Amino acid sequence: MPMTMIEKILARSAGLEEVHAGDTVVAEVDMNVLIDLQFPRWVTPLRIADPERTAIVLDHAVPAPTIRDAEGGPRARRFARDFGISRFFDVGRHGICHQVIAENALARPGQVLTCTDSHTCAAGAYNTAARGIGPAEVLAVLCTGRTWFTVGPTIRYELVGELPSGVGGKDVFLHIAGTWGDATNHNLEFGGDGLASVPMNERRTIATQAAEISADFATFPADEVCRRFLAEHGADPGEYEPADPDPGATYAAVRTVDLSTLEPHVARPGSVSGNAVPISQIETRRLDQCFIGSCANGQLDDLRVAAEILEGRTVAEGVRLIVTPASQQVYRDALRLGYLGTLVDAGAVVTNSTCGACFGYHMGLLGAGEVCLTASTRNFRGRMGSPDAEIYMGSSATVAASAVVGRPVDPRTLLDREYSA
Ligand SMILES: CC(C)[C@H](C(=O)O)[C@@H](O)C(=O)O
Ligand code: SF4
Repeated sequence: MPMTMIEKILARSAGLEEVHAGDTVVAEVDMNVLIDLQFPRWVTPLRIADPERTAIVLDHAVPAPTIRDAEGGPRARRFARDFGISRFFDVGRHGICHQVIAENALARPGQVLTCTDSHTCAAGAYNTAARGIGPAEVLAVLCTGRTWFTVGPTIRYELVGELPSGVGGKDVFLHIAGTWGDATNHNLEFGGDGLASVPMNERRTIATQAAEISADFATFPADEVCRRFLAEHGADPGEYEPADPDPGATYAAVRTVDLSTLEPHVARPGSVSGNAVPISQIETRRLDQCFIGSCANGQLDDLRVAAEILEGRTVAEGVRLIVTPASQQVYRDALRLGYLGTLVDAGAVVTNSTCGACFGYHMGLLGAGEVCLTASTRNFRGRMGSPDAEIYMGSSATVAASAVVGRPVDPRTLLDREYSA
């Protein structure tokens, strides 16, 4: 029977001819990623299956904002040393794990990647079966090199048309979430002629955000754009085997997204599912904080578009614009390219690369009654600080433009001086 993209990857990793929705499979894991938050409560195993298939990334709480976090660092360092784990991304070499995975081509087409973090589905942008699993299960993968998955039904998104300027992956995702709502325990498969106009950073934003509609895996094909990205990041085509869906595979639904008609989208506070609308329909709100960062939208292109918008402009009075590069590498590149200078000159606060404000842990929490527009991943109540703050979500372009105006605006009004709303 024909298989979807994810069914094919899981069949191969489980050593089976065929895998279909409803099956439970035991898969070989090609890369297992550990993050800093695990280490303060860490149980050290006696042996691990393969240090070469293990990576450790310090990301959520770096440099340590609390004593408890500070205790995790030495444990992680000892663990990496004792077990000979060379892929150890310590403070200074660090970044948000999903960004580090991308920069180091740790996720490859046709392979399986696990990590405790719920946004591990981000690596689906590279045709990888990538999923967040619990810390106990990550420990099991560490010891055995395997894990199990129950295969969900697949929803296919057929992308047609070209992505217009000023509209990005966040807008595609918010359109999907706003139109169709949750995809609980379903796998998302992206394809179609329109995909060629969607660059890798935007694909990763879409794959990352799949967690927000409760999807399991979200995978893209390893097309020319993807293979070029991987080669630039050190993965030769001979080292992986891409998985394409079979013609006639069974889908729970096939949904068409016409990229050419999309406008920037914003999700209202509380959730993204059924709660995101084109920006022209969003109410005017005075903003207290604007945030550009996270594994979804703290990439170099996010900082580039923000700098493009903020060049020669200033952040509105009373608004805090916080920008957090997703990794040290993004930080260095943005510094070299002059983006950080432009952002700081405009009045933004550029922080160290970390998860930070995205999960309301450090580097810019919200107070009661405040209104935030964020380009990060989640907007549920209490996510970024006080449960009495309200969080809107949009693209980095939307956030940067809105920081200048002080309320949510269509970024095309500032990006393109010809454009009028
Ligand atoms: C704290 C952490 C493990 C969590 C996750 O799993 O996603 C975080 O990254 C988040 O985005 O809420
Ligand atoms: S940036 Fe935010 S969503 Fe991404 S891993 Fe960190 S806390 Fe989670």
